[in-house]
Amino acid sequence: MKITVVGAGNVGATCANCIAQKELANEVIIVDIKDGLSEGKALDMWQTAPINYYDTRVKGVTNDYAATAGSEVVVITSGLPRKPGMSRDDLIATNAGIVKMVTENVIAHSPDAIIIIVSNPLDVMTYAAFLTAKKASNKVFGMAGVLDTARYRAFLAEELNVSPKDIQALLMGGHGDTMVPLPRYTTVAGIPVTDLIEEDKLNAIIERTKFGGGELVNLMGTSAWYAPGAAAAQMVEAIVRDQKRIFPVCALLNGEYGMKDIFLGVPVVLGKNGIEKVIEVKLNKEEMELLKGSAEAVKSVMKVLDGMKILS
Ligand SMILES: NC(=O)C1=CN([C@@H]2O[C@H](COP(=O)(O)OP(=O)(O)OC[C@H]3O[C@@H](n4cnc5c(N)ncnc54)[C@H](O)[C@@H]3O)[C@@H](O)[C@H]2O)C=CC1
Ligand SMILES: O=C([O-])CC(=O)C(=O)O
Repeated sequence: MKITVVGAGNVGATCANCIAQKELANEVIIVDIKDGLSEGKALDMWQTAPINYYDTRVKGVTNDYAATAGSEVVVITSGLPRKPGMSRDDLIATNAGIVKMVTENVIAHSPDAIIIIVSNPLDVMTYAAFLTAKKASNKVFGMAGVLDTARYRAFLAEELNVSPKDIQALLMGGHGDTMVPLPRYTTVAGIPVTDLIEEDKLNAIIERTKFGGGELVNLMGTSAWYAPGAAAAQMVEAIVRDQKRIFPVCALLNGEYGMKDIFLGVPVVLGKNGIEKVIEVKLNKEEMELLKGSAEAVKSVMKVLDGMKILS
């Protein structure tokens, strides 16, 4: 079992480290374009194996996709992160070309790989990778919902002073400020969250979640990596261990939720075949309106991508 992570930056290195520590593969290959960066980070990581007690061999390469050949899962994190004052959508001009080129290289050497996109703007970069890879949509999808729900769950755990392990939640829509946390599908050890928290406090947590990425960008001058890297690794785990986990994943819709030809965050079953099922939960009118609004925001960025004409 070989897993590749493209991008040896903050998110890619964190993701590779989580994959190695969980021993999800015999070998993890990290690829970057910066000479020496992936080799250095992989070597440093590998030197934690005797301390953290794992066998997964971590190797770094510079632009050498032959070394990634036969990967079963590939996580693509390459691309610019945003800086304070930017939106994720502002990254499209640089990241679309990077994601396209990287996907072509990945597919050339690992035609059967399941591809998880992390680069932003997430929903549209996943669409770009899907069009480039020309693979079935159960094998090309994006990571955002696992991260966004983790933020929502962490904020709730803090407010309620309970274990984050006991917070179950669903969040749908695009990976932007229009994302849709769903209180009606949020429970604390089976108890509806609305029984445990005042409405204004819950609304404040929902707002904080929607802007959770931006909060970290403002604090650090670049975007987050610990939770994003761990979230992508959790998706890899569900696939390689065939766990059939239900996660919100950026998936191609084919009529579900009344939408087509758009990648959007929806709950799916994740197992060895990638997305094994898109789950259609019942949404009330207000929730459906919010989801449609989020889809409209994603569509406007898809139009920018189409206008760039880099995929034809
Ligand atoms: N989907 C999500 O929830 C999240 C997405 N992100 C996104 O992930 C991406 C990476 O973020 P960071 O790791 O913080 O950035 P970073 O700047 O630390 O790392 C990006 C790496 O990509 C490499 N790279 C650029 N072009 C490449 C190419 N053609 N081939 C291989 N490597 C290439 C760079 O050399 C750099 O090392 C950004 O676009 C960011 O917005 C970040 C956090 C969460
Ligand atoms: O906020 C960003 O630019 C990075 C990201 O997607 C996140 O942390 O949610």
